[in-house]
Amino acid sequence: MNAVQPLRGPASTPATAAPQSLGRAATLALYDELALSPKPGLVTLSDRGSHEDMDAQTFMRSLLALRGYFPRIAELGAAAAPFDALERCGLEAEARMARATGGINTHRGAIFTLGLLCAAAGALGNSGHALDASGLRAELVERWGGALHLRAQKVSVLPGGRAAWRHGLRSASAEAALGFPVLFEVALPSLASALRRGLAWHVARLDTLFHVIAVLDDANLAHRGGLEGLRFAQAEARRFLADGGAAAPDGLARAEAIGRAFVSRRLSPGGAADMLAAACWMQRIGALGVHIGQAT
Ligand SMILES: CC(C)(COP(=O)(O)OP(=O)(O)OC[C@H]1O[C@@H](n2cnc3c(N)ncnc32)[C@H](O[C@H]2O[C@H](COP(=O)(O)OP(=O)(O)OP(=O)(O)O)[C@@H](O)[C@H]2O)[C@@H]1O)[C@@H](O)C(=O)NCCC(=O)NCCS
Ligand SMILES: Nc1ncnc2[nH]cnc12
Repeated sequence: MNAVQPLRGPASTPATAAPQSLGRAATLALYDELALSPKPGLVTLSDRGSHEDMDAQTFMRSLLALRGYFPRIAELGAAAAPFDALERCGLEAEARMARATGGINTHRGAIFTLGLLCAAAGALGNSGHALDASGLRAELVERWGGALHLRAQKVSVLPGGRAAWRHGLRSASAEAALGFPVLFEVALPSLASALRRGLAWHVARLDTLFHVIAVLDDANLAHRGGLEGLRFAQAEARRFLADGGAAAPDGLARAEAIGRAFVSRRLSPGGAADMLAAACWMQRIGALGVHIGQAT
């Protein structure tokens, strides 16, 4: 047993919406995602998955460069900033990431998704409401849903956005405009259920990741493998879950085998990884509704 790995998950902090704690939880949640292994096609602390241009060091550099961004965008949310201000803050963070990684896209999706969630949490906390999942989702959609809908209709020049457009999929912006349905309706219930069943933190995260891969229109999978690659990954994830998921006795071995199949096809579910990080953030800020005792 790893002495530094929490047994059943990080103890959720009492829901405090101070921008500093929301931001710190976001950085830790990105680490929760990076440190999970095995993780099909994705970069972990010890392997590059389907990526030639990045490894754990690239991710750590990016993660450290983004430390100040999450508290900043939570503050903007608390100050009821318009979408334009969030967008500028997000673009600055993308530039910081690019400087830290030499232009490699490690966290563009997370800057967007976790950034919006931090802003929504800042706003919710400032209005005196409890930080719970349904409140966060409502706050996001009410405040910035309109702007996100307009954004989702624009043609993107970025690889994920272009792949989503080409194949008629729900892009990252469209997912956000709908209030992140896969995060709130799939990832959070999966993580909460896994933790309530007492699964170890890494098993709970792995199970959640597969639940997300099974249903998300992951633009990275579509960009790298076309519609066929996306459907292949989703079918593999559904089969994994039908066979007992991560908690089955051979769960980790099957996840590794799926990882090999992803790598041989250059598939990488980057959008699903971001949803997992967002679910870990919810647990860390106490919005998941699962209160675990002090982590070991
Ligand atoms: C809105 C933006 C996020 C732009 O998005 P767009 O869709 O136009 O294009 P991409 O940036 O290419 O894709 C979006 C990224 O979001 C993640 N993602 C993918 N599918 C989904 C989904 N269905 N729902 C939610 N999120 C999704 C994903 O990010 C992760 O993967 C990236 C790594 O991928 P990788 O394949 O290694 O690298 P690439 O360089 O892309 O390609 P290759 O190397 O394969 O050639 C990594 O970023 C992960 O985090 C998608 O990449 C946004 O850019 C935007 O508008 N920004 C402006 C700031 C802003 O407005 N912010 C608002 C307030 S926060
Ligand atoms: N661990 C990871 N590996 C590759 N792409 C990612 N996008 C987000 N997290 C990732």
